[in-house]
Amino acid sequence: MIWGRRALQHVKRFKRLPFQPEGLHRCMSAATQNLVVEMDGKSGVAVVKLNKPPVNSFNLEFLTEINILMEKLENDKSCRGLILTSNNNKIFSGGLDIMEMYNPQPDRLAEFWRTLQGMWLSLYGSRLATIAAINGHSPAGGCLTALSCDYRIMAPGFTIGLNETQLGIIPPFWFVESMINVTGQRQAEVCCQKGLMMTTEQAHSIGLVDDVVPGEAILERAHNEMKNWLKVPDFARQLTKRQIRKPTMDRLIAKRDEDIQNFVQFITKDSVQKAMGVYIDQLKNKAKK
Ligand SMILES: CCCCC/C=C/CCCC/C=C/C(=O)SCCNC(=O)CCNC(=O)[C@H](O)C(C)(C)COP(=O)(O)OP(=O)(O)OC[C@H]1O[C@@H](n2cnc3c(N)ncnc32)[C@H](O)[C@@H]1OP(=O)(O)O
Repeated sequence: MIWGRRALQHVKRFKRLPFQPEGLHRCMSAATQNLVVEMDGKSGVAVVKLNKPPVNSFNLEFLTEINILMEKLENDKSCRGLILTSNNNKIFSGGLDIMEMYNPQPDRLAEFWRTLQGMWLSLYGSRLATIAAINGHSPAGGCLTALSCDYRIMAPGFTIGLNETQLGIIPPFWFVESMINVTGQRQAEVCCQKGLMMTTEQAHSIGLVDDVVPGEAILERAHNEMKNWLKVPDFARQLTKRQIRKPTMDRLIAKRDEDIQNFVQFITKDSVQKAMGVYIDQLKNKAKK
């Protein structure tokens, strides 16, 4: 993983925090600044709850925190599975922090995007069995995070989708490929071009979500499903996953710098900044009502 200077500063700070999953046994919980982690040493399953109010939006620091945790879990031989959910029972994740993209400093903007790429690469390519327990709304970057897992369970009454085009932005190719790989080409064409935010039931009907379970039962269902995934020998499951996901990951690895340049160039355009300003005003005004 390639880290920027600012992210490395954050890593040093984070390393002093108490969470150390290696060698943990039985149930242990730990919290970093924006993540609640419950590690069951017996089953080897870590439950990670996104816990960054108000909407679990991903800024540079939060993404860095997630990347560090992923690295720790990957290196912890006792950990076999990861259930990703939210500590907020209404919002899984509001996606990327829009404030990172408004009036940005180009260096930080580039670092932000590289760190997001890093998060996607580590979650999409994780050796762990990964289940998203989507217990709230999940637009854009929230949807990408869920798409990066092996299995998705969603509570009814919420919405999910790659809605970038609705905001006048273009979902990068690795967002779109993540959707294609889950729903198939035709469904991905429709929902990515139209920027559809789908209800839980609509997402289930196109295969974006594998299972629909009431919010209060979602974690229990995720643990039961995890047992099925962990019945398969890890090595066989991991290599099969790698075989299937490697071409998509390799495309981003080969174009990582180009993808960052495209992103920075696009976001810093006057027209995009203007549209972003209008969108932020709408969000803030809606929140005030
Ligand atoms: C070929 C060239 C390619 C170039 C590449 C270019 C590409 C760019 C790609 C970029 C990809 C972008 C991905 C993204 O993820 S963009 C973010 C998209 N997310 C959204 O649009 C979500 C917006 N938020 C909502 O829809 C709702 O807030 C909600 C998440 C459904 C929650 O609703 P509710 O519970 O009613 O809460 P509020 O709306 O009242 O919001 C509470 C406060 O949170 C702030 N907020 C909400 N979302 C975000 C966000 N994403 N980032 C930062 N802040 C957010 C909101 O403003 C409220 O703040 P306030 O209390 O201070 O007013």
